[in-house]
Amino acid sequence: MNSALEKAGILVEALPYIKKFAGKTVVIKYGGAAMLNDDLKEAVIQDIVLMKYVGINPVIVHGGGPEINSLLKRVGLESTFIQGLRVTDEATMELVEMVLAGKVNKEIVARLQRQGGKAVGISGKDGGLIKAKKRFELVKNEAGDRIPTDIGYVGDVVKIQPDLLFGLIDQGYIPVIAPIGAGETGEAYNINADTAAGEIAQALEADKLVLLTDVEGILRDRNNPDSLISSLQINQVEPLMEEGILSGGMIPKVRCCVEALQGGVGTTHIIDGRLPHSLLLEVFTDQGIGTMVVK
Ligand SMILES: Nc1ncnc2c1ncn2[C@@H]1O[C@H](COP(=O)(O)OP(=O)(O)O)[C@@H](O)[C@H]1O
Ligand SMILES: CC(=O)N[C@@H](CCC(=O)OP(=O)(O)O)C(=O)O
Repeated sequence: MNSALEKAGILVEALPYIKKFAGKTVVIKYGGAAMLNDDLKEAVIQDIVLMKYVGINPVIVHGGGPEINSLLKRVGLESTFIQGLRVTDEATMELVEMVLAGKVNKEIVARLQRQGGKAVGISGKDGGLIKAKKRFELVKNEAGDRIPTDIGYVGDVVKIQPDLLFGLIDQGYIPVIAPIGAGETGEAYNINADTAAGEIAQALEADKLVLLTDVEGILRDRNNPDSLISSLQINQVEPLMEEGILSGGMIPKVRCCVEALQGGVGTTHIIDGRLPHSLLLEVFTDQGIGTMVVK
């Protein structure tokens, strides 16, 4: 086929998806792993701006784990992770907030603006968006019992107050949210960005939640990209966790998809943020990519 026709074919293929999602909300979790280099960052930003221009309402919740790690290293601190969550003492919390609500948030906003999007960067502490409380992670001991374990200033979401987001969306802005929650007395909590994205997707009654990461999707064998599970049902999640197939950072991701689906979000996807324009491929093409977690 001649290449002009091929290009036209690709554009036409997007039409049903543009119609389907016009006016709908898509929450995108943009993680540290998909922020590896400038070209990739620009590709993600272009996809989001394009979505906005065709009438979709993208909402970005971002992570920044690698950036936090590098600042901690520079100041001589190190983190440990329990089930994918950073153990966050007071000094670490201060730096987490600086990196997420400061550097990373403002960089994403600047990139969106540069590509012609209207963006506003906020933290979950702004406008009472994310109310949080201290999380005790359930960790299995040798006897196999799950024991609540103190992991510092890591937060559970108590409530999302989405009014501010609705206001921004109504005014044509793309909200860019750092996953920091505020406790009862205004203290900051570090919330896993996947978890925050899932909760925000529920509060907005989003049609789609897309988690960008640094693998093809959920793999049955982590060393084999061909073992991608392209569709996963909620009831298959626990067995995969028991078998140890899901581990580390993938656990909060999958949990967040399950909760989002149970909370009314239309579809949830874990896709490869290393693949340029993976977001466009997921939203606007017939085949989709990555792993779709469904009810
Ligand atoms: N079954 C699995 N399939 C794919 N990746 C998995 C699986 N289990 C654990 N992982 C790990 O989860 C990681 C993604 O989580 P994380 O590092 O938190 O990503 P991000 O920074 O994008 O949020 C992968 O890089 C991989 O190491
Ligand atoms: C509690 C917890 O682990 N919070 C995360 C928040 C950032 C995040 O989730 O970033 P990625 O999506 O890039 O991994 C952290 O401190 O790394």
